Amino acid sequence: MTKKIVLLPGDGIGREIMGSAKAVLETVAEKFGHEFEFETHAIGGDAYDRLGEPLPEETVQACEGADAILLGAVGGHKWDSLPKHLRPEQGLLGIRKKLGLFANLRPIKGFKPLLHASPLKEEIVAGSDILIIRELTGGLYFGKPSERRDNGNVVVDTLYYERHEIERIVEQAFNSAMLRNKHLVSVDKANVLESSRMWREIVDEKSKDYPEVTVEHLLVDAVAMKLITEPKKFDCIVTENLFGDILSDEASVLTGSLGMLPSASLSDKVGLYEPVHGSAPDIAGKGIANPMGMILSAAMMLRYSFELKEEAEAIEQAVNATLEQGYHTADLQIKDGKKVGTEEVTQVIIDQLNVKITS
Ligand SMILES: NC(=O)C1=CN([C@@H]2O[C@H](COP(=O)(O)OP(=O)(O)OC[C@H]3O[C@@H](n4cnc5c(N)ncnc54)[C@H](O)[C@@H]3O)[C@@H](O)[C@H]2O)C=CC1
Ligand SMILES: CC(C)CC(=O)C(=O)O
Ligand SMILES: [Mg+2]
Repeated sequence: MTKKIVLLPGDGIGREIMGSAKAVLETVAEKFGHEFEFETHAIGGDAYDRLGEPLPEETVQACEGADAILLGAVGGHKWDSLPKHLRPEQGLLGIRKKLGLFANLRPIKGFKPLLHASPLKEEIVAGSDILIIRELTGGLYFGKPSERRDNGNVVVDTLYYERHEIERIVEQAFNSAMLRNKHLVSVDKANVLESSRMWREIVDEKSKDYPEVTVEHLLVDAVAMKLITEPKKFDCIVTENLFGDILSDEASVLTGSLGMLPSASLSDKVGLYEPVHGSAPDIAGKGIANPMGMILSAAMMLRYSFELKEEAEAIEQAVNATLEQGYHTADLQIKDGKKVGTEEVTQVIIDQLNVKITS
């Protein structure tokens, strides 16, 4: 059956790397005999420029009718002084909320050829394999009020969670832990925040339903340190929206580049897949963005939304083989590597995919 995939390239390098993911998926479709129908829609600054708002209704409707969604990235200096509701980032937050994408899964697993590409010592990085389960539709990014008062001299942002929102993400995290090494670290700031104390309570309650999973509560500041000093101690990490956002960018250092990390944002009905990084205005338009996080997000889409495990693995192996041959973009520091641009590295991945499938 034809799968309808909505593409939301967005801004900056999002537009450059979306073409890579689409080309890889077209290769998979051809080689494995699937039918993917692609439909491109506007989001972020691009949508504001063309349609006057960062999340047009037609984009929401297309996403609601999709089997899965791929998103590049949003944002850029051009739109930084717009009023809050028109900023590109509101398009992304808006689609997450509208589709109920509460569970953001961010796997951080280094590819072997990149062990020495991390600024961390190889013996620290080797063997690390972490899944961050980030709450995505609540917390500080959505709480109201969020505004300036008293002529701009007072400001408030609100960290708001309802019990059911924490329960469902914690449950998702325990289920993920059951499929992995059954160790769950819940990250909070319970020494200061009331929301974190409720979060801990809920984790402890839920843990009774998962006796095989060992649970540890750690404070976010300590986790920021341990992630890069003892990454192998982590299996699954569950945390609220803001902490998960920050910790996952930090953890990307283990893999050699932020450009390597994929993610899946899931609701009960649909999945949106996007790299962890943003629109990278500093390199946008230069043709040097790393497309691997985007391509690996497409692999996550095949695995989670379409249950195409073999196809997802074929993409992951093609990325690994590309790196093994030394091909990489400028963000990765590979000894004696072959530094190429976005299009060239995408072509090598496609070539590897063809070799893998026909051999
Ligand atoms: N999911 C999304 O759409 C996100 C959007 N943003 C937005 O992106 C814009 C830029 O934010 P930044 O703080 O600069 O974060 P960023 O993630 O765009 O970039 C951080 C650094 O990593 C590099 N980088 C990121 N992805 C890369 C890739 N695929 N290949 C090579 N290098 C890569 C960039 O060149 C930059 O030096 C802002 O407007 C921000 O709001 C930020 C994070 C997530
Ligand atoms: C751009 C923000 C809305 C979010 C972000 O940085 C992220 O989801 O990683
Ligand atoms: Mg982020």
